[in-house]
Amino acid sequence: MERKQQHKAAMDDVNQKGQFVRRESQFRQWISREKSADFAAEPDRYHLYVSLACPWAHRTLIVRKLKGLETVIGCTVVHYHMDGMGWRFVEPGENIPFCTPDEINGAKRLRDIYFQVDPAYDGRFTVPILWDKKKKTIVNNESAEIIRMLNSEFNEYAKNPALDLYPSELASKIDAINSVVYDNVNNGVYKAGFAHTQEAYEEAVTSLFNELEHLEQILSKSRYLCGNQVTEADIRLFTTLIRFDIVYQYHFKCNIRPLYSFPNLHGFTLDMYQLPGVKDTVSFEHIKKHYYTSHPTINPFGIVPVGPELDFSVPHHRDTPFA
Ligand SMILES: N[C@@H](CCC(=O)N[C@@H](CS)C(=O)NCC(=O)O)C(=O)O
Repeated sequence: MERKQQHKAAMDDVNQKGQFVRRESQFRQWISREKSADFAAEPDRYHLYVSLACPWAHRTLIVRKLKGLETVIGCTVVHYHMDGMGWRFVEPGENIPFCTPDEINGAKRLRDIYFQVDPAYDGRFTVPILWDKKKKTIVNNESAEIIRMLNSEFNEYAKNPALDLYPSELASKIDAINSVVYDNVNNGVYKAGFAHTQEAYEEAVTSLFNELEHLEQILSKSRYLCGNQVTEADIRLFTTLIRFDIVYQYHFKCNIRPLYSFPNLHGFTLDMYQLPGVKDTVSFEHIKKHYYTSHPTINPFGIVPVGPELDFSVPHHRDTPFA
């Protein structure tokens, strides 16, 4: 039965200073490679619910792709438009690229899946969701944790088990960079875009661009954030950067400088986009249509800009200087 009360979206979570404060994800269980674990890693047992627009869900799609887990973990993509009731699935016959009806739970909306697991659920109805088809429950809805599980617990079934995106010798370095990138960049663009006061906006946009300057320096010395190998820190930065000039610069007013004016950050974005398989996880159509049509308080007429024309397949030139 569909609940009719109006959906409160994450963008409504602001404090008294008008600052956007993101809520903690509520489902935090872990899949383990141990056969006896409650949530044991098995092929065709787990399923991802994602939006191709969402930078957090995008992390999970990239790790699934790079590890070669597409046939091991299924995936359903929601409609790009988040309306007053949140995310929804397409109807049978509704033709939106990459989207399918929910064949796992037969839900019409993402919120139905949350209520199916917990009728008293009072959190946000967010993507990504990592679903267990065996226990019929949500394992985890926090992308930072989902990508750790996909990286390490499914190696028995992965096509690329040797790829380690969180190697132990780099763990503390990755954690440190993730923390500043999360606060100032990943969540920073939302803090700028969802601010309700001038002060809150300016504070967020200033921290964002200060951090971009810092990352630009790091990427002038190494190909990736933690050296010359790709780690989860790069994936977490990339999903914000690939949306930057297309959406955040306009829609969230992150416009002190365009991202393409930072040579190393821009080159890094091209480099990541061109890693085998990554561009298949990027849908500019979903990204643009989602943001520009889903926040009527920011863009009341839902007009989607035609530009900018940016080509992410041009040579990145980042392999030679750091070889
Ligand atoms: N901390 C979560 C955040 C996920 C999140 O905020 N997803 C957004 C889409 S970009 C969402 O589904 N929002 C639904 C809403 O605002 O109601 C994660 O990283 O997985």
